[in-house]
Amino acid sequence: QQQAPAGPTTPPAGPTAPPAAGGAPEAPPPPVVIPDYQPVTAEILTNPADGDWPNYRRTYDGWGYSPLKQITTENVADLEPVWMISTGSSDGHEAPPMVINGVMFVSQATTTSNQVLAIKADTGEILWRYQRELPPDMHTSHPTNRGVGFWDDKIFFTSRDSILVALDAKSGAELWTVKMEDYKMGYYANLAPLVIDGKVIVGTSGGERGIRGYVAAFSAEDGEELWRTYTIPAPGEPGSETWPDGDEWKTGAGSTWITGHYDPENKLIYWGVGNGGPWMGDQRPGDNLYVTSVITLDPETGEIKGHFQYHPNDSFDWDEVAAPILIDLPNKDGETVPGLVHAARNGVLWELERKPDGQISFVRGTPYVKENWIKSMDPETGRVEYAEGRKPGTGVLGDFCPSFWGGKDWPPIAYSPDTNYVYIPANENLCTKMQGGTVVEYRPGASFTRGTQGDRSDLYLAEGADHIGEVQAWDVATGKKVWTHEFPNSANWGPLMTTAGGLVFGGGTNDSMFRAFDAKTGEVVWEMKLNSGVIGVPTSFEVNGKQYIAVQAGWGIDAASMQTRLGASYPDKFKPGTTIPTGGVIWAFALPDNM
Ligand SMILES: O=C(O)c1cc(C(=O)O)c2c(n1)C(=O)C(=O)c1cc(C(=O)O)[nH]c1-2
Ligand SMILES: [Ca+2]
Repeated sequence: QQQAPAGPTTPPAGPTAPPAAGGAPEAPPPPVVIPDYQPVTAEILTNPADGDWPNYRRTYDGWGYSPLKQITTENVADLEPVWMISTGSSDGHEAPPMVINGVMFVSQATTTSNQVLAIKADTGEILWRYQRELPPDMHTSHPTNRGVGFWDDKIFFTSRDSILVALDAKSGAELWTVKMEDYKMGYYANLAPLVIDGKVIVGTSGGERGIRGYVAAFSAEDGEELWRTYTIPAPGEPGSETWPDGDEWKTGAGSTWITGHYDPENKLIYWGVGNGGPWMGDQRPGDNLYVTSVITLDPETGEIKGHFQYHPNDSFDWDEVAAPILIDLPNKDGETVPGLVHAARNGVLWELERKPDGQISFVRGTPYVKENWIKSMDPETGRVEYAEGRKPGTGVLGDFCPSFWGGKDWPPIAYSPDTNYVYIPANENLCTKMQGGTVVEYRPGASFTRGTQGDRSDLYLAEGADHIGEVQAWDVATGKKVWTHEFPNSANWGPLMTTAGGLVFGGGTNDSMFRAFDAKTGEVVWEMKLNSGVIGVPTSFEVNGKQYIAVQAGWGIDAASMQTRLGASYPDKFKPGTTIPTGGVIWAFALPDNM
């Protein structure tokens, strides 16, 4: 029923007001400014055009790979900015600039609001801006947004107050909203939805607030809830035997705050699950499925078809929310099989085999950063036994590496089919001394982590360490690391992207640099200092035959917290957190026209 006006090119003045409540006259709908928007189909999401970026990692398999190759190792030195837009937000910018048919959609959040921008991807002209205020009593944990999802002529994003929002792609008009969960109970949301065949599939944050994690699917059409699968089984459900005590499962956490990946051939979703709640594992005996696991889900029903737990009875805040990427890899006998690869927060690079029925089996686990917590790993099952003195507990000190922020936190790894390498943004040499305080009492919506009095969580550098941040490349054929680029004075919180031009792009360091690496050798072949540290997911797209690289710069969230702690503890090596500029800018780069 939307009518395309005669072709307005200017955005509506000011932010779009949410629909008026309480009998006030309704604001007129925003004008259609993208009349020729290309509706997004299952085909587009499954086999995106080379120049589009319609899923969180571009393709369902999670590779973060662009097949564009105008920008190469040979010419990338000439890469230059073509446009920049200030987002108006000063919190962490983590979302990929996603592109459909020449239009970019990119999201941000602050402690008080969220927004989505539609932008003409080649010029940087803002076509529409949607803003949604948050309730004033909303807590401020992790104020970020990680991107949008697409279906037909709609855009979907998760508002931090646990509301799923559908927008008209052509105008930014709000079409429907649905309450995913109650933010007052500690649930919040910031992930990009996974869209499969008209279903908008989301997860939740809240692992530090005593939630019970879930993955849920809503109809793209009207927001109707189609299924909801909890990551913590209720008594009697499969896996409930790993929660032998009373009511602990009700507040066991297992959040799901990063978008899952999808195998369209076997119709199976792979979703990562976060830490246990409260943090100290001895307050919830048992392995605690499906905390710190990957689960396989049926997109039709949400049924759990398989799982692999990376470490039992988590006691480290090692969310394993990053979904494993789907690639072929050699099994134990050297035969090539469909696999899953996950660079875990627990410091292990996991290689798993995925079966057509959803079952997941262990192939191998190789530490990719210094670790001291593994006493043994079962060669058949991959089950890990904890080394003495490493696992923290209630009144029990655990001294462990990698740190509670992990060998890698949420920033996604990337894969290039051209090199057959997996690229990891790693934090080497960091460790934690952690002790739980008193038993934590559950209060709805409140922090539910270590307890107070006698609790402790120190971040420290391993003895003899000369750096933290790294970009690593691992050869899938051999299971060996082939190159490492080290950052002597910074951690690395930079999501990675690979391209067919033989490049790996990423930022993540405290010097606000955005870099391109030679995918084969690890040599830095281009770098540029942006306005702020880059923790955004980079993307690449094409308009009128020209390849662009895009990324949001905007330092914040846990990258900033880690930097602040390192700067305070090691002032000779790491600068004070306050010296790193903040404020969000979307950047687009391309080669000069005369190239
Ligand atoms: O357990 C959770 O629900 C949860 C949520 C989030 C989040 O929503 O961003 C983070 C974490 N945990 C977390 O442990 C963590 O280290 C972290 C880092 C970041 C970030 O955006 O930099 N978010 C989160
Ligand atoms: Ca967590």
